[in-house]
This record gives sequence, C-alpha cells and structure tokens, in this order.
Amino acid sequence: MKNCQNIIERIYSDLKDIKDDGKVANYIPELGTISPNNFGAHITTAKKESFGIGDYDKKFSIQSISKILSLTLAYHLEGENLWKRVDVEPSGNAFNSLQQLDDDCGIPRNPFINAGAIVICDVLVTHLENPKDDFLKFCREIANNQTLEYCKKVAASERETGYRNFALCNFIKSFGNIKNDVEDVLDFYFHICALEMSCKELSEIFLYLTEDVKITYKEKEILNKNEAKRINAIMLTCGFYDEAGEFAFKVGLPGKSGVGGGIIAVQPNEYCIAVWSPKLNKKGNSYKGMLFLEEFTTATTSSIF
Ligand SMILES: NC(=O)CC[C@H](N)C(=O)O
Repeated sequence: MKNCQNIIERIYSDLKDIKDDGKVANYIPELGTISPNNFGAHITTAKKESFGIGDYDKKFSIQSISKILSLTLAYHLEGENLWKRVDVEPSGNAFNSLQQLDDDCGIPRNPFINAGAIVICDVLVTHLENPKDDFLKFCREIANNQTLEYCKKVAASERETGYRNFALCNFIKSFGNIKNDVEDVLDFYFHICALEMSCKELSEIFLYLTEDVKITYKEKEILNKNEAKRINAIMLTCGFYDEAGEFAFKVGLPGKSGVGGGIIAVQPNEYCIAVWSPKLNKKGNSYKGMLFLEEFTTATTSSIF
C-alpha cells in the first residue's frame, strides 16, 4: 500500500493527545486496570506487507472481536444449518440487551451481540471435545502463532460479574436454543472473550476474510469465498451493535469492536487493520479507534463504498 506508513504516522500524531471523552470498560473489573493511554494500530495486507504504529505489538483483551473467530469455526463445522439458530439482522440495540429475545423466541438477531455469540458457543460446545483447548488450537493454527493464550484473570473477573450473560443464556435456554449446560457454555464464552492478542496479531489472523488468502484448519480451507463474503456482511451490518450504521457511514469497512478497546476492520480486496485504544464511547466502541479508522479510510480512499 502506497504511503501507508506515513499515513498512519500522521493520523497517530494527530489523534494521540486529543481530548478523549470515552471511558475504559470497568463492568468487567479486570479490564478497568488497563492504562487508558495505550494506543496503537497495525495493517497487514493480503500481499503480506506490514505497517505498525504506537502500541501495535502489545497484547490486550480482544473481547468481542473473538466473536468473529467463534462464528468462523462454528460455520466451518455446522454449515448453513447454523442460521437456524441465529439470525443475520442488525439488532439496533446494545450488545448485551435482552429486549428482543422474547419476541424473537430465543433466536438472537445476529452472532455478534452477546445473545448470538452465546448461542454460537453452545454450537461449539456440542462440536468440540475440549472446547477451550480446541478453540485455542484453532486460533493458533489459523494465525500460525503458538503464543496465543486466554487471560485467566479476565475470564474469572467476567464470570464474577456476568449477571447479564447468565440471564441471556438461561433465557435462551428456556426457548430450547441452548442445548448444553449453561455453566459450560458461559465458561467457554468468558474464555474466548479473554483471548489476548496485539494489533499486529489481529491484523494477521483475520486475513482469511480478504480475497485470495487461503487459510486452512486441519488441512481444510476454513471458509470459501462465499462464506467469507457472508461473515464480512454480518460484520458490516452488525459488528458495532447500535453504532453499525455510524461505522459504515464514517469508516466504510466490515469491522468488529470489543470492550477491551480493540477494533478490527477488513478491506476484503486488500488488507486487514487493527486499532487499540481502551477508552470507549457510549455505545461501547473505542472512541479513538473509530476516529483512527475514519481518517485512515479517508486518507487512503480504501473503503468498500
Ligand atoms: N462488546 C464486548 O466486547 C462484550 C464482551 C464481554 N465479554 C461481555 O460479554 O460483556
């Protein structure tokens, strides 16, 4: 990508010291201990060029960004039947909302809100012999990176305060859309949210969502082109909860955020970018991360629109 390093250096210095009204997530107490000043970004292109700035090499809690990985593995294992358990419509609600589930009879609106991600975890608990170990092996294999780990402290911290997720899982189970034990499903969910990765690692692992990058798991391609198109489409329409429209409007790429302050976005023909800044706006998305991506796609004229 032309001038990419210069562009990210300029955006980084423009944004580094701006007033950031966001707040570090502390409803998971362990996440509240992170320094709000962390700020970094990394781009990996489909041609394997690599550009980084700031804290791009520091690992952090990827939280809901892991929902792309769990969805990918569940889709790989379950095929089109998956969509009987979870829908593909934007919810227009907060990520941890219980509101629509009753009307929708326990079928979550999409796999990226907590309700949907918990159903995806249930699918994986059914398929995998040792869900936590097998999921980690999957991530390590597709990233070609054996250093990936869960942060046990974050998983335990989330479990201790996970009242809404317990409510969601039990409620969905009352409709028959959770097949396994609630404790097992949530233990798995809390761990995958506690996966730690750096911006560099994130921008590498999601290259399978770009054109012509074929990545295999147990010697089988993880997603074909059509399946990758579908994951990108769900990211575009649902990756930012009730701010998905705003992200498409300002950034114009499929993407996904996490309450650890990370965001990844994919230009399906070209590259994957990850940014990290822990302070979140009111919708639970990284304040500076959104600004960084908006400036980046504007400067490089590389949105999908
Ligand atoms: N948006 C997020 O990153 C939320 C994930 C977090 N683990 C939760 O369940 O609340």
